[in-house]
Amino acid sequence: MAKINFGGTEENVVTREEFPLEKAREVLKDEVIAVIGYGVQGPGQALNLKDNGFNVIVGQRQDSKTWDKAVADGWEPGKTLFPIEEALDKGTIIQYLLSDAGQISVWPTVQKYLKPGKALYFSHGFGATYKERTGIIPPKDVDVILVAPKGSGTSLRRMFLEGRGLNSSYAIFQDATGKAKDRVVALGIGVGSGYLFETTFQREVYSDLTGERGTLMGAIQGIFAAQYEVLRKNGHSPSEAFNETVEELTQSLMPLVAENGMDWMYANCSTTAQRGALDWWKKFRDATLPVFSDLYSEVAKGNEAQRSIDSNSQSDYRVKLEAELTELRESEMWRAGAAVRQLRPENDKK
Ligand SMILES: NC(=O)C1=CN([C@@H]2O[C@H](COP(=O)(O)OP(=O)(O)OC[C@H]3O[C@@H](n4cnc5c(N)ncnc54)[C@H](O)[C@@H]3O)[C@@H](O)[C@H]2O)C=CC1
Ligand SMILES: CC(=O)[C@](C)(O)C(=O)O
Ligand SMILES: [Mg+2]
Ligand SMILES: [Mg+2]
Repeated sequence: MAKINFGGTEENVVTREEFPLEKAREVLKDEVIAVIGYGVQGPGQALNLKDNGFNVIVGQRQDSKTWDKAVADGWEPGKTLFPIEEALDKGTIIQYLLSDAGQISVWPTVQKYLKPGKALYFSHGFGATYKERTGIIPPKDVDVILVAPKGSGTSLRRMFLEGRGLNSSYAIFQDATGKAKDRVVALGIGVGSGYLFETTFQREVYSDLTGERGTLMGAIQGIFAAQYEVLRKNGHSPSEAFNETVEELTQSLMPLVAENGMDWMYANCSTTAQRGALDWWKKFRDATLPVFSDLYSEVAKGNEAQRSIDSNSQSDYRVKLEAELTELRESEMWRAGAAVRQLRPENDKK
């Protein structure tokens, strides 16, 4: 464990330096890691583990598009790719990476294969935290652990291939074998994390649901839509409104924030921009703070979890989600965005 000072608060974290890949391989050398589900996190984690030299198999519904995707990614039916029940049987570590709603419906099957000493691994605190709503109550004699990569499985894989790492949180819900800590940290390193920070299942799910509904996905789209609308209402062209709302942010300014922080991005803009940004950011904070407080409380009460269970458990949830995504894609702002992306010089020939 390394003690790192994060803005004045010391936290224990695990880095790849103190827990190198060789140590992770040693810890997990006798384990069969069964990755159940091959949606977004499944491929990222399974492929990274495989490339890092772990013994990993994939469990996925047969006759599904994602089974075909797993085959295309190099998983071999009968050798490293199995129907879900077979993989559950073979695995000593069950990485439960079905969608959170899918985890509820397949849970009775999973339970049958949780023999004493196995480990049940999640990438979200959802199922175990909201157990009254999900029915996911693991038996006492298995380890229950979590590694939650803080980003899309697509990024987890891409960053791994670039020699980078996506940070993850880790948590232990239940240590039945005395090996839970070593197992979870080794898996966190194995899936290609940057550094690992400690959390609990409940803190992971509360912060994650807040983040994705908030600044990461929900709030960002809301702020984009509001500014775009004001610019358009005042006679600005779609090209101008999109560039001034989204393109400049993703292409120019956020990479500067990522590299060296907000003040540095500000310092690389005009003094005119800096004056205005320093004056206006607090107004935006004050305007949105009540919304964020409401959001956190809805998450903590379990209402957000229930809403997602109810909608994502319906048999036609994919069709309905796709219809809502299409509406977003076909809004003027994002159609303008498609045209702008096409005009990026690097996309010239595509
Ligand atoms: N998408 C992401 O990048 C992230 C996901 N997570 C967590 O990781 C876990 C997996 O999430 P995703 O990869 O997004 O899942 P997903 O929505 O892509 O679904 C994964 C797989 O579940 C299967 N599935 C769904 N319902 C099923 C059912 N009833 N029976 C059998 N198979 C079923 C699908 O065929 C798919 O292959 C979740 O707990 C999620 O919260 C955590 C961090 C980021
Ligand atoms: C990518 C991620 O970590 C999210 C947004 O929390 C999720 O996909 O659930
Ligand atoms: Mg997340
Ligand atoms: Mg999430």
